[in-house]
Amino acid sequence: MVDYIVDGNIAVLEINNPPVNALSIHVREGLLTGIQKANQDGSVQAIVIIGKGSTFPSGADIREFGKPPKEPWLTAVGEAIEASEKPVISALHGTALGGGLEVALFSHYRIADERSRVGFPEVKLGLLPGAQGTIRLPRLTGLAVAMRIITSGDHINAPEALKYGILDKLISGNLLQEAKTFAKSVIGKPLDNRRLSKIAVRDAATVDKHFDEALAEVKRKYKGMIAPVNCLKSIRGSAKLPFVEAARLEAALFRELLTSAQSAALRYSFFADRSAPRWKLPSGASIENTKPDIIKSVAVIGAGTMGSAIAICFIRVGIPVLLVEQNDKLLQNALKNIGQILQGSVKLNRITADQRKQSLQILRGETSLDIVSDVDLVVEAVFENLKLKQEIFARLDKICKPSALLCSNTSTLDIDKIAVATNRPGKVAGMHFFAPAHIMKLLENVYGTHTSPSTVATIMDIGKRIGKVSVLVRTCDGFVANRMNRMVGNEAVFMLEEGALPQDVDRVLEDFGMAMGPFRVTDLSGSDVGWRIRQERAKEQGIQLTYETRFVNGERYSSLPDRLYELGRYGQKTGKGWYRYEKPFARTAYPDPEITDVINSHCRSLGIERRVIPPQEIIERCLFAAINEGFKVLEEGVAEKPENIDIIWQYGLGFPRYRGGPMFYASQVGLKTIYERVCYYYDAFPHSSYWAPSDLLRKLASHSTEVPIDQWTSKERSRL
Ligand SMILES: CC/C=C\C=C\CC(=O)SCCNC(=O)CCNC(=O)[C@H](O)C(C)(C)COP(=O)(O)OP(=O)(O)OC[C@H]1O[C@@H](n2cnc3c(N)ncnc32)[C@H](O)[C@@H]1OP(=O)(O)O
Repeated sequence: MVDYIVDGNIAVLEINNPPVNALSIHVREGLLTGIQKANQDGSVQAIVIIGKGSTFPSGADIREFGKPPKEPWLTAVGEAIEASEKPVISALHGTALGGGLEVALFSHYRIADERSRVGFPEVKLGLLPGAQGTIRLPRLTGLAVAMRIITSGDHINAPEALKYGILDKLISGNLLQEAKTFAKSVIGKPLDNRRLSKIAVRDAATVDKHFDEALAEVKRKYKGMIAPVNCLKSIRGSAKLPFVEAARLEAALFRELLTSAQSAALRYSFFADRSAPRWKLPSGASIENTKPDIIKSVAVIGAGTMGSAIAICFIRVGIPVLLVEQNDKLLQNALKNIGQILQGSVKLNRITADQRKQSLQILRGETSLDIVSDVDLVVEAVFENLKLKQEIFARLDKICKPSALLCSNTSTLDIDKIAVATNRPGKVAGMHFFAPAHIMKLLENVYGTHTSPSTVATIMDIGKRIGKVSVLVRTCDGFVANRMNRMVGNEAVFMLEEGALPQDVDRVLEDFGMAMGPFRVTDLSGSDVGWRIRQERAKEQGIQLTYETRFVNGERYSSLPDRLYELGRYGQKTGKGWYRYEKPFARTAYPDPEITDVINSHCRSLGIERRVIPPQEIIERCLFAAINEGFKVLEEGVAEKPENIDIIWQYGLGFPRYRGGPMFYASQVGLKTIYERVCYYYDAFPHSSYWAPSDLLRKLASHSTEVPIDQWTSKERSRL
């Protein structure tokens, strides 16, 4: 894994561990023996460390964390590099990250390809750079820059790294040749002033000020996360303590993080990010064996907030869009809004003025559906009504060329019921964007019974092209996101009837780490949408909903949200919802005594006795209900694997990444506990049938030892 090549008086240690040259055990062994051999070899006068293939090591091997550690540790390898009697030059290309950058910081010199990037992304894995990165980097860059680089985890490009003193020289030609030439030029020069352990942190006297400022910043930016705080404590140690003691402190802070639940969740999330977009259908078709169609043009039907934002997703990556809205006034408004949103992106330096102009040049607004006859892909984004969507799909089927894909941005409706309106069910699928669609990263792609593998391949591919995290799910009511999230909403409202207030529920879930509690989310999106859907469903079933309605088809129902609607409290847009706002569209939510009165009078009129609801019950009722549904989603094959569910929650529903997602969180709580509590609540609330425990959950919980999350589906689903 590390090739030892001698060229004249230079020994080259070439790391060969594709794809990213991670510093796995055999790489560490190879580096250590390579350094020892070169120091013993009388003909060698300098040593070059370089990566084979696309990159210098991009870090420790993340898969080794959580397993029993194997010697030599990276720190021991690094100390041997620094102690080398012969100069060691690290020659960087690609992405020299984490442990890779630490290897470079143990070396006496660092040169780099001018296109390379360096960084310490450990914080994103809930860790800190534990091979002396936190105490070596400040010696080169000063404290403020080191704190920023280490707590953000951001990659730094080579010219910037040169400016900060991390690199000694940039190379534009052949890296290996240049490294050898550089190595020859430093033979015989003193090494002690190149050993970072011998150099002081130059602005050590200002450490407390930097620490306080950076701590306030990370507490605000990374609320609830422990890794950025430990990073800062360790950097502070680098300035306050002798080198050896600072290294000891760093090791202790690293160990604390390595064994933390947060790091386990973040490491799981790293691999879940990469596994979730890899799709596979029950038929065996998969990303490996199915080619996507090339999409060159798109039509978006419906120029409301959602349709406009979806159009932006395509035009900003250069895919022309026809935006169709039957009402010209609405269409002109939408085009104006899109221009303004893109202008906002220019102001935020996300795109250039030129890119805005180019995007708008490939957007065309139209009021007639007939115009879409030649596009490759249609995304329908009209009101969530099955009949309306069926009508539009029937028309599209007649208008569009036979090869065109017809997709719906439905958030809940069964794709099969939409596909039957066409003569091309194989080319019909769901593309569920999350609001605001031009910002939210998630795309929940939905396949129906007849959706063809190439349609799936195409929507997954186009999702990637427009920069979304695409996850494939099978059609069902609500798919994964809304199906599971419905339980959170239901339980949250039921708890209001039983004794909680909106701010109590939101605070507990936000302290847990959710981006927003369910009532703040409803206020943001508008409660009128939910009201209309409830009314329509009731009408379809011939049911009359009143304030007294407590059960619908034997299921518990709360009319509290309907009361809010009748009061005109639609949320932020009316300046009043579950909270009050200073004015319509204001963002800051204030608890509202009027809401407390509404809830109390609702309970009195229905004879419901209120009680104190403890925080743990709020967590369990909202999250365990969703988790139980998640297991049903898995056992039905709606989601292929738990990672898909967790990625949907992280990118679409604001679940804290440092808790992994609801399914990973369940694995940390323990499936026996989850199962027992689900049974308890099913007993307590028999009229909320979603509490009926999932078979998959029951079977997994019955094992004498916890079944690891990566075996949940393989081990049990086939036996159900
Ligand atoms: C005492 C303690 C001492 C030292 C402690 C050190 C701490 C660390 O070093 S922690 C690791 C820090 N490094 C990282 O976090 C980098 C993680 N990787 C990335 O950010 C990216 O992979 C990338 C290097 C920027 C490359 O991106 P890209 O080209 O888009 O490829 P990917 O699809 O992301 O990755 C390809 C393939 O490699 C796997 N992989 C990447 N990095 C690692 C790693 N560090 N360890 C193990 N595996 C890694 C990744 O999962 C992909 O594998 P697949 O099987 O294809 O999914």
